[in-house]
Amino acid sequence: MDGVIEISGLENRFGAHQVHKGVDLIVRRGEIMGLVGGSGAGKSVLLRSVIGLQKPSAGHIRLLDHDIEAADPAAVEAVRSRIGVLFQDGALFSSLTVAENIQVPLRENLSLPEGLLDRIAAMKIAMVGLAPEAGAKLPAQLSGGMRKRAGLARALAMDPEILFLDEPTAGLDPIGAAAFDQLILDLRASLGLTVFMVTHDLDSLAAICDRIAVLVDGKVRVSTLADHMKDDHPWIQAYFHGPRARAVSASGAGHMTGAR
Ligand SMILES: Nc1ncnc2c1ncn2[C@@H]1O[C@H](COP(=O)(O)OP(=O)(O)OP(=O)(O)O)[C@@H](O)[C@H]1O
Repeated sequence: MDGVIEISGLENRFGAHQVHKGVDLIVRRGEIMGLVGGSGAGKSVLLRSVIGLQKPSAGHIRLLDHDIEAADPAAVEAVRSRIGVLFQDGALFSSLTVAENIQVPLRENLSLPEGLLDRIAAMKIAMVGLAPEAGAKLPAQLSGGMRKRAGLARALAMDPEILFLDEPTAGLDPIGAAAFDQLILDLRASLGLTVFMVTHDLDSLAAICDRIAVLVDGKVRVSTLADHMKDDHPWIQAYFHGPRARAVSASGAGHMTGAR
């Protein structure tokens, strides 16, 4: 199995509070994996553990064939240069233009001439569907949707193999969210990306995820949407059969009926 993220027996605890109680998860190259779970279930802690920002209490994490929890900081940094992360707020530097933001990881990791840096920034801006003029703008001059795309352009700066997305469609209107979903699908198809996405957005889950990891009771249950629909765990039932799920299903917008 071609796992680019392999998590086994992951545990995380803060004092007496055990958030993860043995998480096992394999994300295959080229798939879009969604991660859902209730508030406080441990989605962010899981994401932070996988990208090496948080040392787990126990267990193993392999990212692109490197043991993250055992690696020294330089090795973790090297692996991290092969992934892109879009944090929920975009995490753009407010005093830098969009183009300069995109160039930050390039300057940190590579030594490239200015002209090339400008060309790469322009290419990434086009890739995420922003107009060329966006490159000279400050984040505050952009709409929320454009800021997400700018953050995505920066996440793509180093041609990552895996893209981590933390609630990418939060705060977007339904049309903007659907366009962002389509962009993720297009990028996966054109770049062969693997995508690991924390989301609460049922439309996104239905529209673009190949499999979904549900974080309940400190562990994950990984399955297709159709199979999660049949799971009788109370939280999973409430999530995938609740009023919002029914709305998605009724609208025919996705695959909530399990027809994927
Ligand atoms: N650094 C920390 N110190 C202590 N407790 C923490 C720390 N980080 C996270 N936690 C706790 O771990 C649990 C999981 O937090 P996490 O942020 O991963 O939840 P989440 O699933 O992302 O929730 P949400 O959907 O609300 O963002 C919470 O109870 C949180 O309070």
